[in-house]
Amino acid sequence: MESRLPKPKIGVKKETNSVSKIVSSESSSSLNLPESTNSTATLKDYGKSKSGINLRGAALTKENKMPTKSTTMVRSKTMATISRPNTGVGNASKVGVKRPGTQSTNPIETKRPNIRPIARAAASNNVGVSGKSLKPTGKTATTKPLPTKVSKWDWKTKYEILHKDFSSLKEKHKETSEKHDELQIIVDDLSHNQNSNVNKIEMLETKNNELSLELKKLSTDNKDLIITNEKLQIDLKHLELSLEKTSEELKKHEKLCKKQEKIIEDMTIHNTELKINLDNEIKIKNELTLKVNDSQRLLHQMDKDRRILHNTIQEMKGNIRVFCRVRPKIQKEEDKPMCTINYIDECTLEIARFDNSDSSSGCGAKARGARQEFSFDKVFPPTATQSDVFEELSMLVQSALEGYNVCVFAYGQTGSGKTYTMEGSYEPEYEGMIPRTVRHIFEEMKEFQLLGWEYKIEASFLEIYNEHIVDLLDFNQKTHEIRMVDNKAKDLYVTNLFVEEIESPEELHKCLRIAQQNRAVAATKCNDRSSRSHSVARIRLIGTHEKNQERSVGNLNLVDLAGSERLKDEAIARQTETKNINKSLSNLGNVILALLKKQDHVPYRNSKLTHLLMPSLGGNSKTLMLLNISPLDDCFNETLNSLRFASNVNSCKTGNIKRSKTIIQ
Ligand SMILES: Nc1ncnc2c1ncn2[C@@H]1O[C@H](COP(=O)(O)OP(=O)(O)OP(=O)(O)O)[C@@H](O)[C@H]1O
Repeated sequence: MESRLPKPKIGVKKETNSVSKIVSSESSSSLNLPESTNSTATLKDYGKSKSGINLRGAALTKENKMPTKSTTMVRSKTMATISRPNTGVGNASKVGVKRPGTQSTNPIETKRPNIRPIARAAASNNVGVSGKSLKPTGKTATTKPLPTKVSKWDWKTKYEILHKDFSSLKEKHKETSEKHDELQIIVDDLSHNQNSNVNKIEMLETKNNELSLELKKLSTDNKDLIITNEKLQIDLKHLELSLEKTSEELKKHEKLCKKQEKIIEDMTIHNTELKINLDNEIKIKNELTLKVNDSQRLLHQMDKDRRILHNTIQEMKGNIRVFCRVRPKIQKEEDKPMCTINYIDECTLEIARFDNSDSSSGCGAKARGARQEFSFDKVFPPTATQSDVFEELSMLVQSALEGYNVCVFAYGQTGSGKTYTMEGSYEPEYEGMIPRTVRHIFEEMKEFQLLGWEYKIEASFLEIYNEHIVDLLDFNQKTHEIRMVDNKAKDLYVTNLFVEEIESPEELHKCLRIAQQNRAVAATKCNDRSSRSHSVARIRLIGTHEKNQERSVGNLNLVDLAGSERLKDEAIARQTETKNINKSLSNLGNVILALLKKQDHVPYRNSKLTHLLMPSLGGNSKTLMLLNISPLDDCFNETLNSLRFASNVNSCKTGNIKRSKTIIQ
């Protein structure tokens, strides 16, 4: 049967060096302490053991403390009464605990505690704490046995018994003290060992913790390394694949390289041959360069000669030249009679009025009155095309590129074909002199570039309307005056005029179209869209020859004069306009007459037109007058006037003209 008493615990207080007491007899018997306590494992085993010493933070509790006197408890054989020792030392009186269902028959037994002498109990145990057998006390053996029954009044026997008990207890106490001392020594040793072990344990625990942390870290590192390793494995696979590919490509490239090496070898051989050829060609080139230089010198000389010849021819032809162009009948004039014009040769025409008097007799039309003959530098019949006219004019454009001043003006009665000749229409076939001149300039420039000339082109467009200069490229109204470039030069310029720098024929055509749109036009009796102003297209050609350090400036004036008109034919609203037009045209006639008569004073400044054309008419300019005449019989008188006027101009000779050429400083 298991004891219902609480199981004893043995503990060692960590703080105190002295272990108080060892309590249980059971435990004392099993207190088989090891000789050495250095091993942690051994200590742990002790901690685990029920009957062992709890070394970790152990402390002997109060109930576990060994009593200072003998506290051995002995169970009654009868199990009827449990006797417990009283806390008092040497107190023999014991308190009986009655168990239900048990009754004592002996009155003495009820008074006497059922306690066996401790000496006997101790002797029966007879085992020390250290496992050594305890020596039996000799006194107990020699003592005379006491009577078991004592009468009430036998105080002496009672005393002897008590004395004996006391002596026994005393002896027991002494033994116990000895045991206690022995145990104390062992406990001290244990305590000492425990402290050192505790320190070691702490150290080991710290180290263990550190190692655990390190282990954790290492395990984390290990995981990372595993992941990295996996990635590296994947990368390795990729790299292996790419290595395979690269190896394949390398093989291909190696093959290619071999091929190319062969090609290079061939090419090196070819190169050597080429070098030899090149050397030969360099020699030839040098020889050719020398020849080219000679040729260029010759060409330059020839160019000079050509210019001189060209100029001589121009001079021989006259610096004021006149072309006469007879326009064809247009659709709306089909029913109208025409003058009789005979083209005697390419420079002469004969004109007479149309005589219709005998037509009824069936003899056909014939010239009425005297036939008049006029000779010019060139006569263009109605069949002549724009291209035919420009062919004759193109030489003058070349002169402008060479640095001469050139003036081309279309003169004639209103509706005679001046604007058609100068501007024409947009179709290339019907393009007039101005657009053709522009194209020709750019074509000629290329030729001149081969000779080393570079050109800058400036263009301005103006009209003289009612004796006022109007800028056809600028919408802002400004005052424009005609001024001399300087006292020496006979060239003129117009103030506040918008000058456009031209880079291509398209740009020049664009300017021309703007000017055409801005020009003052009105319907006259002879023309639905009559130009009521004198329009002037001024193109300035500035050429530079770097090598020869030469610079040339040529001015090209392309003038479309307003048509002369009889005042009586005009509407009143247009009379001032017509007066101004006629005035300026008659002034033009006066200037030409003065030049013919070689008068000292030439009235250039009487009108804006003659003032502006002054350098072209009497100065340093090659002038071409394009006389336009209408074939209509109605216009006969005006045509005759124009022919006479043009004829006068044709006989007008200006002095030797000079090319504007300067040496660049
Ligand atoms: N050579 C030609 N071939 C065909 N048609 C022509 C020719 N010359 C002129 N014409 C036509 O005659 C008409 C009048 O010509 P244009 O307007 O050029 O005369 P103009 O002298 O400029 O007149 P204005 O002085 O009044 O301006 C136009 O319809 C034009 O197309």
